Amino acid sequence: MNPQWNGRGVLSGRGLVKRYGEQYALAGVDIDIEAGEAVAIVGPSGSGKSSLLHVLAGILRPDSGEIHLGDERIDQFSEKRRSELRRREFGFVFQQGMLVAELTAEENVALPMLLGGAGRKQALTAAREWLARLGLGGREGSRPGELSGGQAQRVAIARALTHRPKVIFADEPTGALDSRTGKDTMNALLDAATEAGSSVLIVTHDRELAASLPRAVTIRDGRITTGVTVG
Ligand SMILES: Nc1ncnc2c1ncn2[C@@H]1O[C@H](COP(=O)(O)OP(=O)(O)OP(=O)(O)O)[C@@H](O)[C@H]1O
Repeated sequence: MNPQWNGRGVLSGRGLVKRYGEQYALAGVDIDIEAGEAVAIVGPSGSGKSSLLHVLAGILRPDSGEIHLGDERIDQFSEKRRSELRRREFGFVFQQGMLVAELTAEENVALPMLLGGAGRKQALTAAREWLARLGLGGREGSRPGELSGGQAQRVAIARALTHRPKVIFADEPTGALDSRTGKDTMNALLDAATEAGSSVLIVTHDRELAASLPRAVTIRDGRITTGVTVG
């Protein structure tokens, strides 16, 4: 085992391989995400960015390699345990907020806490606090269809953060927004993650956005080619 393994990162992957038939989506990736750190994953289309995010988040199981969350090796968890882990320890933000259209903003944000067993009052109070932090005080009762794209994405960010996850996984979180709204939304995500003490892993095509983060990792043909500190 790698001597640097223990305590290296809050989330660590070693030798990660993911294949689709003959196609290697990940061809042996090592990565460490430190506690509270924000990391961009960049690279051309089809290079393996989403596969890496999905494997690290326990959505996809790697064909080989290891994933550790703190002291726990999570890649060998059963489907049920991985699903619990995702709900308890991780938060997710996708390109489209994937909010529940029939629920209000605060109900959407409270949902993961309710599913995790929190009481309704506690969950709604936390939801309102996070919405206010994200500049959406007063919009608690709005349904997703009544919000702008940027506002809806802030609701999705609040939803990902309410339970103060160890790691937020964001797949092209600003991809559907214009560049100004995208920048504001990204800053809101980073500020809120800092507030929650969460690490953030952001998959993006946007090089400018990646360069604004403390660390950007480039992936090509399923391999990490650079992991330089850019700021
Ligand atoms: N479900 C799947 N079935 C077959 N091949 C897949 C599947 N998912 C991904 N791949 C292949 O694995 C490789 C990596 O895909 P991945 O989606 O991880 O790349 P990406 O960098 O996120 O791409 P993009 O930026 O276009 O979203 C690609 O060659 C892709 O065609």
